[in-house]
Amino acid sequence: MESKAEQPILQPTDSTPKNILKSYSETTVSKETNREFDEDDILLDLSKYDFPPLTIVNSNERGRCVFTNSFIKQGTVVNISPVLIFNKEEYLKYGKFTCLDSYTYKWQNPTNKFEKENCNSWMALALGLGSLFNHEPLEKANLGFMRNFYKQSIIYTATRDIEPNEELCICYGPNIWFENKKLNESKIDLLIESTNNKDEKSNEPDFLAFFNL
Ligand SMILES: C[S@@+](CC[C@H](N)C(=O)[O-])C[C@H]1O[C@@H](n2cnc3c(N)ncnc32)[C@H](O)[C@@H]1O
Repeated sequence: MESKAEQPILQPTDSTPKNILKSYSETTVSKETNREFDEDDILLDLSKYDFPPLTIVNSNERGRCVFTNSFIKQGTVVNISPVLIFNKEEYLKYGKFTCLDSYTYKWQNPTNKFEKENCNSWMALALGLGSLFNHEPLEKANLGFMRNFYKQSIIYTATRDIEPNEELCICYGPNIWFENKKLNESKIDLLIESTNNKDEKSNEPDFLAFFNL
């Protein structure tokens, strides 16, 4: 049994700089609300972040896209999305056959006190902008992301300096391409790494997101 697991699980394919991750895990009590919380119960204190202004644009080719209005320096935390977690049964029986399949991230149980509450965590939907970042291959994507299984959220950071009016994109994984929007409505599971779960999930390819035409 681990003692107090404050550090998120690092995944090799998540590309958020470690210094950002450190501050992410050091969630503190909000001074403004002046309420006392058990440190473990605080999932996310958004008042600690000064997110850059972003715009959502609709495009024919990619659907909604997220653009930055301003210059973003490498390493900046661009967004943090809390997630909605699906257990294995509800995802494989229901979620997988809905539009959620184009949006969900692989998820896993943390090994702290939340484990019981989120027993059988399987996939997660990023709430907010996290679900709207489009895909670019790793060398072109300008955002990295890091899942925090303890804090039930995903942090997105700039992996390079980003100019005003650039689209913000993450890499869903290798071997992904989009030929036209119609095809994209078919099954894609966002992301990425194989998890530590040793069951049929680990028999799937590491990168679920691909078009099986
Ligand atoms: C997580 S959503 C991203 C937000 C999406 N554009 C929307 O409007 O909901 C993933 C979907 O966005 C579209 N998409 C993402 N990256 C794309 C790309 N590089 N080219 C074309 N479509 C893309 C595909 O339809 C994909 O199924």
